[in-house]
Parts: sequence; structure tokens; C-alpha cells
Amino acid sequence: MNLIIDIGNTVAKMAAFDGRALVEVLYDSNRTLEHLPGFCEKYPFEKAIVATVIDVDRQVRNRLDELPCPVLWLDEKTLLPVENLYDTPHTLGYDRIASVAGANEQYPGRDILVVDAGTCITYEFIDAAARYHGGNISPGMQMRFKALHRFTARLPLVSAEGPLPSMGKDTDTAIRAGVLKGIEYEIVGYIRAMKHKYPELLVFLTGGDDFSFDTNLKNIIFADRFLVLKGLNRILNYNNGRL
Ligand SMILES: Nc1ncnc2c1ncn2[C@@H]1O[C@H](COP(=O)(O)OP(=O)(O)O)[C@@H](O)[C@H]1O
Ligand SMILES: CC(C)(COP(=O)(O)O)[C@@H](O)C(=O)NCCC(=O)O
Ligand SMILES: [K+]
Repeated sequence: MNLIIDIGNTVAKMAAFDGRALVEVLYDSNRTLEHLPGFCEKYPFEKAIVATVIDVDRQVRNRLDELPCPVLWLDEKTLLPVENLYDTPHTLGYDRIASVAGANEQYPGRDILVVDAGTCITYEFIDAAARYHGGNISPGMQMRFKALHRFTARLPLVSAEGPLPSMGKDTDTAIRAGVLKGIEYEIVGYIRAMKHKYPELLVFLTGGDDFSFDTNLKNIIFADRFLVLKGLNRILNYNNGRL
């Protein structure tokens, strides 16, 4: 059994894998990882991988140091099953390359765009020869709502739940449509631009924020909430003999 830990800017995810099979996923605080000890009692983990995009607190570090199995800390030195062409591997958020490792495992030999909608919305491109070229970083949904409230005098903090016209009719819907339709058009814009360049493109949508939108591109879009976890599991198995 593999233990996979993905620590993001908003939330931590931990998962149990048996080979390539996902057994269980748990969301946890990225500040405490309080459910980690209980999770480790539930499964006979033989090895673990940790990917973090934050500087973990002392408490989290202690919990990870106490893991009952060898741990692979994913960083720029880790051997990867895909080629990393990012110019600054030492600053790369490794959740990003894990997402394309997960997508490439499911569809090897294909040009793939991964859209990961979480704290940030990231756009990753991996080509049919399994080369990760990088991609873009954009504000996530909650960040957009919070920024409109934080950096203006009068805009309220609006939630994603509520009426969603295509064009706002009042302050509440103006902000909600500005954020949600803005994200939708941004994602569709990236898909159309990339598909023009790579006609056989496949698209994966992942991350904690769900988006559904009407587009005639639905037939090339795969939703997989656990793509990063699957990619981390692939990387851990790829490094099996090196732990
Ligand atoms: N259990 C949860 N805890 C926190 N956020 C969640 C949860 N489930 C869904 N979300 C949504 O997912 C977003 C975080 O997405 P995710 O990609 O998991 O986070 P991260 O950016 O930390 O990797 C949050 O902004 C929130 O809107
Ligand atoms: C872009 C990110 C903040 C996304 O993290 P998340 O939304 O999963 O919390 C993370 O991948 C990161 O910190 N990247 C470092 C910069 C880079 O990837 O070039
Ligand atoms: K993420």
C-alpha cells in the first residue's frame, strides 16, 4: 500500500493506493495533518510520497517524520516518469508536474492540457512525447472573490452559490458572474487556443473547485478530481527501488 500526501495552499489531501488502484482519499488541514496518524493505523503503508507547495509547520513536519514507512519528498532531484522542460525546476510547484504525470499515465502518447482549479488555477501542457513544457498560473475562484472584496472600498465578499446570469443585474450577480463566467471563458479560451495548435489535444479538469460549462469541446474533456494524487502515486512507484 502507498501513502500519497499532497499539501496545497488551501487544503491537504492524503490517499491510500494499492498499486495503481485508489483505495481512499481524505481531505485534511494543511496546517496540522491531524488525520494522518489515524490514516496510518488503517492501512499497512510500505512507502509514502509527500508533495507540498507550502512551508509545512513544525507540527506537520513532526507528523511526517514519524511516518512508519520510507518517505519520498518530491523535489527537483526526484526522478520523474516524464521529461521536465520547465526552466526553473527548483521553483516549480510539484503538484503541477504530478498532475501531468497522472494524465500521461492514463493517455500516453497524447498532447494533454491539464486545468487544475484550486487555490490557483494552473494550466499545464504535456506533449505526446511525455515532455512537460510548463504552463500558466491564474487566480483561483476563492482568490478572485476575496481580491474583489479586499482591494476595493465597497465590494462585498460574494460566494459562488447563488443566481448566475451571464451578465450581472446587481452587485451580487455582477461579482459572481464576473468571477465564475470569467473563469469559464478563461478555461474555454485556453482549450480553444491549445486545440488550434494541437488538434488531437485532450483536456483534464482537476482540483477542488468544480466547473461545468457548455462547450462543444465536452468530448475531449475528462474530469478527474484525484489526478494529482494519481500522478504522485505513479512517481512514487517509479522511484520504488530508490527509497
Ligand atoms: N474539503 C475542502 N476543504 C477546502 N476546500 C475545499 C474542500 N473541498 C473543496 N474545496 C474547494 O477546493 C478549493 C481547493 O482546491 P484544491 O485544489 O483541493 O486545493 P489546493 O489549491 O490547496 O491544492 C478550495 O478553494 C475550495 O473552494
Ligand atoms: C501555482 C501553485 C501555487 C498551485 O498550488 P495550489 O493551487 O495547488 O495550492 C503551486 O504550484 C506553486 O506554488 N508553484 C510554484 C511556482 C511555479 O510552479 O512555477
Ligand atoms: K492543486
